[in-house]
Amino acid sequence: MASFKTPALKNPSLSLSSKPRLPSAFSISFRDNLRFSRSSSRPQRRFLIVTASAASISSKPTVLVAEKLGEAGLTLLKEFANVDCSYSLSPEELCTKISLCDALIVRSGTKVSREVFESAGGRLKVVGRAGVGIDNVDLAAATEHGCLVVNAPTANTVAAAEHGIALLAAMARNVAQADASMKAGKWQRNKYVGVSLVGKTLAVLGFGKVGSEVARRAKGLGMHVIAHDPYASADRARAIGVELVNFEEAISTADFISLHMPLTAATNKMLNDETFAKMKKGVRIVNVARGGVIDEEALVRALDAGIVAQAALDVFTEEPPKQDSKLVQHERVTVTPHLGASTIEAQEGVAIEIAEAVVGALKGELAATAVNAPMVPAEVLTELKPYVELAEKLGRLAVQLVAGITGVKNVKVSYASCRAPDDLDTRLLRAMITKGLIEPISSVYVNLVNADYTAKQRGLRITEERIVIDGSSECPLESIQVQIANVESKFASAISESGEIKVEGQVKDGIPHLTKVGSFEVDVSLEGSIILCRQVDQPGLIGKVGSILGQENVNVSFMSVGRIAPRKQAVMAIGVDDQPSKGSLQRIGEVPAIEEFVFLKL
Ligand SMILES: NC(=O)c1ccc[n+]([C@@H]2O[C@H](COP(=O)([O-])OP(=O)(O)OC[C@H]3O[C@@H](n4cnc5c(N)ncnc54)[C@H](O)[C@@H]3O)[C@@H](O)[C@H]2O)c1
Ligand SMILES: O=C(O)[C@H](O)COP(=O)(O)O
Repeated sequence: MASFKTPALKNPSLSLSSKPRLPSAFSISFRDNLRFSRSSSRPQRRFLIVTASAASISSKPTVLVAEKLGEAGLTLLKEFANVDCSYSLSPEELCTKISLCDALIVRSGTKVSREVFESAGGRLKVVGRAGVGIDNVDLAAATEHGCLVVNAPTANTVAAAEHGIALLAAMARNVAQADASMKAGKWQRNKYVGVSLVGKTLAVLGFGKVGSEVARRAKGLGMHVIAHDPYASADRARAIGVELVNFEEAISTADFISLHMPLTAATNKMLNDETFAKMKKGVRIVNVARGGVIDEEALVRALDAGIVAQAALDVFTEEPPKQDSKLVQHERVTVTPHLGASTIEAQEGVAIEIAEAVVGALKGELAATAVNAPMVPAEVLTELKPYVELAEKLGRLAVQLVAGITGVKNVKVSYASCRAPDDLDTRLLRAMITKGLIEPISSVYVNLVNADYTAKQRGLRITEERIVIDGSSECPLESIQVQIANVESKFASAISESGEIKVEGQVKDGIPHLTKVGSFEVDVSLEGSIILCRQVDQPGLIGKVGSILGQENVNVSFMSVGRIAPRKQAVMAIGVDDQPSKGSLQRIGEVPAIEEFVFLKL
């Protein structure tokens, strides 16, 4: 294989989206910073993730903060965006405002419904939930609209756990009731005899971040702690000294139950008439998770029947609950108005955590706290960055090789890697291949959030194959191959022996290269655009094509010829910085030795 390369002369800022629209949170762009080092004339290339949508095109992006956020978070946001703090918006007002916003930040008090995403008109790129629970955000609608949802999953964990323990102790010792009684002028020492915590069994339902912190603290109070969580790690439980048990055992043996699971379809009304009936008579329940995990009417019945001795609740199905709520007014129920996360420290932490996540997402960085997109750890992201670019460009090339654009249905992606399949997370790569495949042939904007959804909608079936090869596992991938089955190609040489359009690429020195087209090996860096020619290999041809391009001042960045045998058929891949005119392309096609050619935009 013959190949020569010339350094690119320009310094273009390439957006991977060819569409004249604002890049979204996941529109990763790469900016070339060409520097010629003393030792080599080879351009040094640095990859940047280009700054945000609106920011890179017009002024700053706009972030709507719809609920009170800590000052430190607001300061961070203001450094990057126009910040509109509009608290207490009605649903209608939110829908009206949202079309002018690139990001929205809420706590648990704002419903981010499907109507909100529909009203956004495509501008809303990220919803930041300043807290953990995302049950107030319509995730399906967000995903369909390609809107990233990020949360702040860690900053309020301790606050919630401390509040859980506070409620547990306050309930056991009737603190709230005794306080109200004294303030009413009474001194009722016999009425408010409590129960002890030490030696009692506490069942933690939902052994995640908050649940395990509650467990740790309850152990410190001398309680016997068991936990139920179908997804919890046994190692973590063992480390804290907690026994993981099934749901039935947890609820039937506990003296105290503390709830710490998210509100989902599966956990909705998890505590109901049936489950209360299985509990130990006199059980005491703490809920700092979500009101909806308890059937509140059933809880009132269980309290009245004496099954549940007491409850301490921070969260309610409807917030705020109705003033005459039987549950809130119940004498043996202690209530707080969703205060779990409300400490000065937690609110400061949450505000910073969410502001960083939102700004990062607006900058086009992949968010570590994404709720509706694969979470790719930072170190994996850094490692995969050049492969992300390679993946999108291969998808973009492959689809442009298809003759007619409607038939693309079956795409196979093969990843050749020295790493074990479990050691290579390909979700990000698959999303970028999908982006590359779909964007050139549609008006749909694809990002990591909606890639799988969009592929499914369009009936595009992407299968993935891992090929484990020998070598050092230091580099995550040797090559990526994209094949499109059951289609014809406008460049017949792109069809492999097995009948599919096939393109393959590798990352070399951090730069994505096209290394195979059909059965032909080439080597051209994936920058600018590419001309593929099939010709009969002969002297002088490279010069002829080069001079046609040179006459038009089109800079050739890379050129490579892959051939079957000397002076037999060959495929020449030419990387060009600028798009040649139709006339130049026609003249290339008229060179007698050239049998077919295609111009492909990256
Ligand atoms: N009251 C507050 O102000 C406040 C503050 C923080 C968190 N929260 C709520 O507390 C809950 C837990 O938060 P977290 O940060 O610990 O979340 P987390 O994701 O770390 O933990 C949730 C755990 O629940 C488990 N779970 C899921 N389904 C379950 C089921 N059917 N049965 C048992 N366990 C199940 C999960 O496996 C996970 O381990 C959330 O609902 C969150 O919204 C409330
Ligand atoms: O899920 C959470 O993080 C808590 O419920 C806190 O909600 P808040 O931000 O509305 O206090």
